Amino acid sequence: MTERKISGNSKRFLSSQTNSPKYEVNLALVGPLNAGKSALTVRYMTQRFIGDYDPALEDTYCKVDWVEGHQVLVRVMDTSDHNSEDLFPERYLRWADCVLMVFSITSKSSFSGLTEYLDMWRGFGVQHRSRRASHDAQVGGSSSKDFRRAVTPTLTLSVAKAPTVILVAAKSDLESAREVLRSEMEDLAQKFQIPLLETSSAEDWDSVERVFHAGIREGLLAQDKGSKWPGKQNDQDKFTASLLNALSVGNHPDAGSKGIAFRTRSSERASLSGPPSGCSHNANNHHHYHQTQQYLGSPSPLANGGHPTQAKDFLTPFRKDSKDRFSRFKTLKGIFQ
Ligand SMILES: Nc1nc2c(ncn2[C@@H]2O[C@H](COP(=O)(O)OP(=O)(O)OP(=O)(O)O)[C@@H](O)[C@H]2O)c(=O)[nH]1
Repeated sequence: MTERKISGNSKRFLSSQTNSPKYEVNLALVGPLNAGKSALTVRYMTQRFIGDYDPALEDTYCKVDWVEGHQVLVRVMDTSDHNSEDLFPERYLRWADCVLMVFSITSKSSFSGLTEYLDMWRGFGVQHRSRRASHDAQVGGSSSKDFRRAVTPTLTLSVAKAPTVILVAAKSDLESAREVLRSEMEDLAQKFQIPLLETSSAEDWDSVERVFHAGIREGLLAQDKGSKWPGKQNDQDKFTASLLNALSVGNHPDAGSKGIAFRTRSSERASLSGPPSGCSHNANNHHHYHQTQQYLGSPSPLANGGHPTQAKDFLTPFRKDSKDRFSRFKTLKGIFQ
């Protein structure tokens, strides 16, 4: 394996590694402002928590991880929808195998926004299955009716299938500031029949890993080529989050008794041995990927006298602040506000 610098930025490399993982999966983190998406992404990529992030940053990162004894190339899109004037996140619907829908347990308003979003999501699933159901979804009486009406035709035309969804309750270390009751979270997960996981990027690496491994498994199972994933051989083991084909939270074989709707199995530690093949570019999506290795090679983000470092000093993702690759896509503004 060799690394090749591809720009003046020493953090960007092209990998010419030849042994690419057999499995590949795309995960997108979406959710309200300040929910903790960037913290989760960085924690997963680096096992480090950074206290402050540039909210304008949006990019896709990748690493090779081990899940149930299998090497998986994981791409993670940390979305940022602050400045968009459009409504629908087509870019990750097209791209993601699984969406991690993140909210903060310390923000009731962020949690409330998710309900409307999930309504839309379910509308999409129905839409995908039948035009009649789509019509029903559009005329259904709810506050998101107009929104559905606006986005559904786009979905029909452009998205082949819905990614699976996992609900992620972030900042679980801030229990004293909790505004979202566990029962509310569980009710939402139950209503939409999606898995729910609680996590703390700040204090609990294992919970972060559980979230991503759940996403990886769900995403792989959701792929058309997912039949290759060994986990799919055992239906009981398949805790699918698909809105089209979901298990109820309570019936899940891994269901926990309280707080968290299910847990993943004990998982292998992330493989951090080198940059994976396929991280440097993606011909279909024109994303620039970052490698685990580059983060490990960087100074600790907390090395600055123990103070949190701006993520932008640590990560150098492709920015979405220009009218370039994302300008034609519709995003989430208005849903979470
Ligand atoms: N205590 C604690 N704080 C967290 C945790 N995760 C994130 N934060 C803090 O919450 C704030 C928002 O976190 P971000 O990761 O930037 O949230 P985001 O969803 O990416 O926000 P946007 O990019 O603005 O959409 C930051 O100040 C983080 O330090 C966590 O697990 N525990």
